Amino acid sequence: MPIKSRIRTVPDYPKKGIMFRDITTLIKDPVGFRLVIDNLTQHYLSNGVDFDVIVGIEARGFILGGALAYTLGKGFVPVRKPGKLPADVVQLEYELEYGTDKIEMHTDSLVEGQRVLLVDDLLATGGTALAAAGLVEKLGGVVAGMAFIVNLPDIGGEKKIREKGYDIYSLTEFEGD
Ligand SMILES: O=P(O)(O)OC[C@H]1O[C@H](OP(=O)(O)OP(=O)(O)O)[C@H](O)[C@@H]1O
Ligand SMILES: Nc1ncnc2[nH]cnc12
Repeated sequence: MPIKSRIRTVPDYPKKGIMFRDITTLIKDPVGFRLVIDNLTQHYLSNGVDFDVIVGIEARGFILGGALAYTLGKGFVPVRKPGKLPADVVQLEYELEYGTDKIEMHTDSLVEGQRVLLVDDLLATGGTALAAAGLVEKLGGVVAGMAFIVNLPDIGGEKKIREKGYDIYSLTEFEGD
């Protein structure tokens, strides 16, 4: 498990009862970071999911999304926390595993019909990914797929996202541990 074994678990962060899956220990290791980007690159070169642009979710989705956009020869569009993007934005509020949050995209960041691969480090409730998909669709984009390093299936995000018909790919799971 060269990817999973490099991910650190921090109990009770940011709140009591949360087992925080910390990918910083994976990506600080050059072998780990390369494994992640090579695996995602190979998957999207060969799986038939066709897309034009990568949309990465702040903050850890930027690290993966940026590298993957480079290896796949795509552009990169950020989804950011409120107040960070300088031009006109669209915003959505959503529920997290441990609270609520808001995200924004520039209104001119996509063109009508553009196909998007959403990228983030981790899928828990699916609230963030579904909010990002909502923003992409508000802007006329089409969500072709969603990519994560970590899936936490016990929390239910994967099921919710699959029920809505989106394609998901993740590199590892933490289940009942
Ligand atoms: O599936 P969900 O329940 O929505 O949870 C997943 C989100 O939670 C984490 O981000 P966090 O809110 O910790 O923000 P950060 O990346 O800016 O640290 C993670 O990076 C995802 O974006
Ligand atoms: N358990 C968890 N670990 C890391 N990031 C998260 N985002 C939501 N839940 C998380």
